[in-house]
Amino acid sequence: MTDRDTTVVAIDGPAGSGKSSVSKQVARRLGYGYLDTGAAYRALAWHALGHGADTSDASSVLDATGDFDFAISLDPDHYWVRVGGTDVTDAIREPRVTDAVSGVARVPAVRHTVNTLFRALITGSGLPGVVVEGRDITTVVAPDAPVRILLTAAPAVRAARRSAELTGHDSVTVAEALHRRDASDSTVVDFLSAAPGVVVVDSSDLDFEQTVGAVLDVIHTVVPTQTGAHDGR
Ligand SMILES: Nc1ncnc2c1ncn2[C@@H]1O[C@H](COP(=O)(O)OP(=O)(O)OP(=O)(O)O)[C@@H](O)[C@H]1O
Ligand SMILES: Nc1ccn([C@@H]2O[C@H](COP(=O)(O)O)[C@@H](O)[C@H]2O)c(=O)n1
Repeated sequence: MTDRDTTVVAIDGPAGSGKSSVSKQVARRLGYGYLDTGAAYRALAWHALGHGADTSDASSVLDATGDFDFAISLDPDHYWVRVGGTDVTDAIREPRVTDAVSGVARVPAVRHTVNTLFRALITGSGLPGVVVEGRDITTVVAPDAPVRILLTAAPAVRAARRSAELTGHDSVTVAEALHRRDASDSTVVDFLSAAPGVVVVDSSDLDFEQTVGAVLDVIHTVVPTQTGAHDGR
């Protein structure tokens, strides 16, 4: 499923667990690429909303996938997401997209299409490794990855982190939206418990740098120091 020459570090976890920020930093330290799979679902939600689709309706979502032209950077220092040439890097983080994304992600044909795309991006990357983060990377996208991690944090900790990011938004509303999205997403894929062989990293009591270090420690138990790596520790 994945390229023999590209080491895949698979990281799953719930919203606000630190997947994106930690994975990006780990990728930098290792000289690896970084693949944000949630961005593909978000970009499709953005695209579907732009087409006036009802994102709670599978056939409406599927109608909007026809001309979905998605591109993403794997460079952790130069991250961007594009749809049909339009830069949507910031737009896909808007609350209206976040609220719609679970509806898009629950459509099996959508998941099949984006998973095929993710594997092609990894295989074609030409990179020594790619840190791939999402909800079903350890179980569906790259179940054969040499490093598979479930990054967790207590619900209240995740809500507080997300709330700190979204200044100007009511913290109770932010927490409710985060937990609602997890509840919806977890009916489609299980990212709340670790599949066999998946290592749990609980960041509840760790700061950002400690979490990056904990993930790198897991990677180093499996993948010896890579040529060209610069993990800076
Ligand atoms: N261990 C940590 N300690 C403190 N803050 C952290 C830690 N890990 C991540 N953060 C911060 O928490 C916030 C949420 O992290 P991030 O966006 O990476 O989570 P995520 O799991 O990718 O969320 P989502 O799935 O919703 O995109 C960010 O502001 C990030 O800097
Ligand atoms: N492997 C994945 C990744 C993401 N999703 C869906 O996309 C949404 C956005 O993901 P973020 O990581 O950017 O928060 C997420 O809520 C899921 O609906 C997915 O299904 N599988």
